[in-house]
Amino acid sequence: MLQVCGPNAAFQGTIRYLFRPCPHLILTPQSSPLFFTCGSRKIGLSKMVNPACRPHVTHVIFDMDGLLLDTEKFYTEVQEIILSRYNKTFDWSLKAKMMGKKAIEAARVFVEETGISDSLTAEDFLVEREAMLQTMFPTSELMPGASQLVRHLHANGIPICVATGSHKRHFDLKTQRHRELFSLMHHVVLGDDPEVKQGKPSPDIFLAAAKRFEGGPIDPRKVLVFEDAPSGVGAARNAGMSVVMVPDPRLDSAHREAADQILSSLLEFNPADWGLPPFQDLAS
Ligand SMILES: O=P(O)(O)OC[C@H](O)CO
Ligand SMILES: [Mg+2]
Repeated sequence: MLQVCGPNAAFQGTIRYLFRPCPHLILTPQSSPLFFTCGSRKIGLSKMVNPACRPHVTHVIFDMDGLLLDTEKFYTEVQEIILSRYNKTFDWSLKAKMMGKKAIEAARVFVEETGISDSLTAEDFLVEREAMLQTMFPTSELMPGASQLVRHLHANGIPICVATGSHKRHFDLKTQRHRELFSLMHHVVLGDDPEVKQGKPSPDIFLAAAKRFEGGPIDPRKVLVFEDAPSGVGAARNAGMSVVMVPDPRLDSAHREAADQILSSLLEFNPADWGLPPFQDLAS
């Protein structure tokens, strides 16, 4: 059923016409005619893309922290501990500016945005948080749906890889309990890779990832990126790729506008929306 409400009948008619192939889309109006909610999510008109009109992708790039692995909570915890020493609190507006970036880039944001750069340099911040992170990373767990999706794409011959702002040493710690799953990736591009001159939102890491597939560089329009961070969504966009965002629910909706599709979990992803092989249970 398509249920559309808007400022006037002509507007409603236009939207009904545009989305007439979407039998299951139910929209309820907000005060602005440019936005609607679908379930609990706020959606801009530009994001109301008929799945039939989405590009059919051939290659998939996964972000790691906060997307495949539940590791963003470790950074949050450590940063809360450090900031409390300065009688300051770590909030999600600052988190949104840091996540997805290379360590030193995120560290500079942290000390500058919190106004503690005179007391703590970005480099010293990294040293201080390292001891805590090293004990946390080996306990990293997979995000819901990550294993199922990675295994499904791999089993169906879709080339997949990881592009993470994490550097090699942290990558090894975070993935030590998940080696078999990560071995399904065609390749992994890390934040300290020489080809990644600038971290997300620069497109460097995704362009390097697209280049390293068999037959690369792959046309960015054929690549689908999965991301959790605003900087990562920006990087995918800057690389000319489509992007599915799986944001933490605490991330402000303003940071979700650039994504092509927003999911509350990888468990919600329907590969067929993007021309990828459907899950068996959905196909039958
Ligand atoms: O989200 P990722 O995988 O690019 O990782 C980035 C940082 O290591 C953590 O925010
Ligand atoms: Mg991430």
